[in-house]
Amino acid sequence: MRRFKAWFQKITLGHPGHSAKLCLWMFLDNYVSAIPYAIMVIAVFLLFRPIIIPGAPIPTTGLLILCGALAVQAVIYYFVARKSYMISCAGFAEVVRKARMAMGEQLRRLPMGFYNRRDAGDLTTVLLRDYETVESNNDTLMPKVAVIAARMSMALIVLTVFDWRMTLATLVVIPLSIPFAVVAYRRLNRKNTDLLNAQQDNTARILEYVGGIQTLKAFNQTDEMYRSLRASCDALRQRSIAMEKASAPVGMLARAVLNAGTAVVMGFGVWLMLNGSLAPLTLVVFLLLALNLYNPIMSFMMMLVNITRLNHCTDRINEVMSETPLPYAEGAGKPSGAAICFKNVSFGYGNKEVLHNISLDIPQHSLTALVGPSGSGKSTITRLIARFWDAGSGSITIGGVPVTCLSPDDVLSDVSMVFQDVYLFHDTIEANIRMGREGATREEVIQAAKLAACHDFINALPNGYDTMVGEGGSTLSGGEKQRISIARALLKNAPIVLLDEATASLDPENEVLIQQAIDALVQNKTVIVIAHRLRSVQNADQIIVLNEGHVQQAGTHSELLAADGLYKKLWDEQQKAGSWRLRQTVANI
Ligand SMILES: Nc1ncnc2c1ncn2[C@@H]1O[C@H](COP(=O)(O)OP(=O)(O)OP(=O)(O)O)[C@@H](O)[C@H]1O
Repeated sequence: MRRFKAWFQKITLGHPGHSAKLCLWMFLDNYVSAIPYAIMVIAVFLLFRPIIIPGAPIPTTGLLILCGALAVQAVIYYFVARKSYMISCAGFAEVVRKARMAMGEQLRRLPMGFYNRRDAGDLTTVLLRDYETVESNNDTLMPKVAVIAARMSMALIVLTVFDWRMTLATLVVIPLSIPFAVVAYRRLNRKNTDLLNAQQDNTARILEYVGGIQTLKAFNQTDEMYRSLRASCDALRQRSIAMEKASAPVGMLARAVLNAGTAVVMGFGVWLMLNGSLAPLTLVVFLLLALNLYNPIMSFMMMLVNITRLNHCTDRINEVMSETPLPYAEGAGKPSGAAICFKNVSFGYGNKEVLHNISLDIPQHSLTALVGPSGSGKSTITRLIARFWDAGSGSITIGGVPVTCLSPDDVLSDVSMVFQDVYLFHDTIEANIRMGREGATREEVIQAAKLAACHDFINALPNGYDTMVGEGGSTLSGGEKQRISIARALLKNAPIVLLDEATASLDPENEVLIQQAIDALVQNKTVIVIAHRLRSVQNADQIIVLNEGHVQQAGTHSELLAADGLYKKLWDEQQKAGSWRLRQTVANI
């Protein structure tokens, strides 16, 4: 019973109340609605008695009582059916809506390591298909099970009233069919897992195909990608067929065993009748009603596939919900200021260590530039500051407090970020900028947009600040998106600013404007900027030069140039690249 309770709790996403109530009322509804059939059977029995037993009186009183029972049933049925209908209308949708929101919150709190393990197709499948399956099965499968239980128990009661020996004979085949049902269930479970995995892969391929269509077109690779999408669709079709094929024969055997029950009923009944201990009319009743007992069981067997699916989908949902967000030890107090300190920090994505024993001192209100070759660990350092990940060893403090003692939300409230890849949500421009600070007034949004040099291009759009941005910001240019993300950061006004390639996709004219906006953004802030163009960070308070996850050099621009190390090498290369000409490069190819 405890296991059933735990299972029920699981398949109802921790809200068993709604489904239990629905099942109970559906059970009552079907029970009450089946009463007229039972009354009819008894009435037929009473009416046939005088025909079969000559001289027996017509049971008028009994028939009148049955008429009264039918009238009472009609009244009760109205109230019960109304109530069960109301409950079924409420549906499981509200539970699923709340569960999806909880999943959204959980995904927001999970460390980025989780996203390294689970891809977008996988999570999309959880959010769409798995919740959808749970909702539809709680709305339809559960009530169906209740209906089956009601019909069976009603048939059992009526049959027992007529003859308990014949009832036992009717039931005898049910345990014989169970082993076949168990085998069918196991097979279904296996094949269903394969099918659901194929569906997940198919979703991932579709997302990949649609998301990468521009790149595919640019490289004329649509055929190649289409082939992988088609292979995934083919695999999905094969798994669907395999699932149907795997379970059907065993399920059919179980049904055949149940159908054989009518033969048992007939044989045993005839034997009792010949022995004179069973009235022919009772045998007729059993022959007519035995199938009413078997049909619900057969329907239940047909539902096994939905049960395995429900199980699988709730397991997948629970797997994500039971992932632990980054822990934090409370009680270390609030950061005093916005100085950042790394002490002997090492970190790896999975087993691959990419930062080795890093120590950094980033004073409050200073500008620190991270430079170094591609893959040297610049972005990783900013991700550790924002606590997207936790360091493997060593400590990182903000304002003297270890980040592991701050909740990820607290860390993020102190940090503004301008990413390399700006993501805008499918909402208005104003709402996208307001993401920097919920509750900011329109004037504040406009002020931030002006500082980030967005105001003019936003005003030129058909609906100004109310213009909808396509998903991912697809209707705006790279430079426009980047300026909007700077406006967001300006609005947030956090004491720490992380700039990652902030000016990478801007034309020279905009770069000047943006540089002014960034100057406004970083005033009195602790700023860490990743820049590939060393020219833009010449005036930084300190420049950290990273190489293969090590701090190779640190100092001001002039100190590093004088030191004649990696920084000087990078600087000289960039100076040379300044005189780079496209024509020259093309000629060299
Ligand atoms: N999510 C990730 N999972 C696994 N490895 C990663 C991940 N992100 C980065 N890496 C690896 O970590 C190393 C450092 O990457 P990082 O992005 O910090 O370098 P970077 O200096 O910012 O590079 P770039 O200048 O090209 O942006 C690289 O070897 C990279 O392949």
